[in-house]
Amino acid sequence: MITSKSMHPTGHKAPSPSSVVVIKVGGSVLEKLSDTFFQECVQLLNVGWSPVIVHGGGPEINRLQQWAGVEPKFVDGLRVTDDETLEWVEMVLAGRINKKLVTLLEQAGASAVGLSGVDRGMIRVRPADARLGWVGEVTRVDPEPLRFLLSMGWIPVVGSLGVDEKGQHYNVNADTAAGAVAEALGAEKMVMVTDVSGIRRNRNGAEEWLSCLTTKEIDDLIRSGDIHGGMIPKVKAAMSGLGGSVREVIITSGTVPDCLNAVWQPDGVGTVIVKEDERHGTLSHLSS
Ligand SMILES: Nc1ncnc2c1ncn2[C@@H]1O[C@H](COP(=O)(O)OP(=O)(O)O)[C@@H](O)[C@H]1O
Ligand SMILES: CC(=O)N[C@@H](CCC(=O)OP(=O)(O)O)C(=O)O
Repeated sequence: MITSKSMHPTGHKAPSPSSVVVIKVGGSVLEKLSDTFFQECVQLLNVGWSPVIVHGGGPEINRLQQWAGVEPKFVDGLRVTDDETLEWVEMVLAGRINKKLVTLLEQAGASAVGLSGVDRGMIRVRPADARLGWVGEVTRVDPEPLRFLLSMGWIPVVGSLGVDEKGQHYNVNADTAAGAVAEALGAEKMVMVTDVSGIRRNRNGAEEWLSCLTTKEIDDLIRSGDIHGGMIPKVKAAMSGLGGSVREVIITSGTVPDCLNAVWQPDGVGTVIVKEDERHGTLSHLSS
């Protein structure tokens, strides 16, 4: 349920107006977001957070490539991006999906501005790996364009493209871009909105959803193979954020109403990842 500022239910410390929360919206969930998702973004603004949306669009890029008769190729989860693929990537990340999210936020009552990492040279990159073509590794994020938009009370919507010193555009993994944006803005929280309700592990053949993890526990879950595929760039971005200003990273499903309440309510839905020294005890879980 959406609640107003005056109904702030938890007695939880309201954030200062400058508390930034970076919300990464995965391509996996874009078509399935709950009806209240964009109102929840506006609600965050109303209770004193500065939300910044960073989005992906992997499945949509796959669709375009397949429509053009090209089978998408990945190395370590990153899309091999030749000249033609970069065109599809830009169409999706700086075009269709970016503008769709802006419109949905506007319809929910926000002032939203879409941009990509190319705009004002915001996300600087270098080539990530010769095998990947035009895939960028982030070297620097200029937070000024985002700070300006936030100072106006507008919600920035960032497509995960990057640019190098020569003006060449690159495809950047959206989880990585979100982590880099969070770091540059000194964000307090990150939310990775995806198509699963957090991180799960297999325990004696049974699936267990984990409600709170530390960075050390994440390492163990990667080593055991419980965390794999698309979850790996998410937890890596989480860990790099937690190495800086970020206090908490929430991994949650965008299909569930009120998923963003986890930002300001202690018992929200999803997995919360915190620094090693922020929680004692063993793995906790929602159900087993
Ligand atoms: N331990 C895990 N817990 C939950 N999901 C996991 C885990 N390991 C891998 N995954 C996978 O990660 C996927 C989310 O990553 P991805 O498909 O890249 O989503 P997005 O487009 O939101 O970035 C889930 O749908 C799930 O299949
Ligand atoms: C280099 C690389 O792999 N870039 C990603 C960018 C989009 C993305 O990350 O989208 P999701 O959030 O839906 O995964 C890609 O081309 O799919």
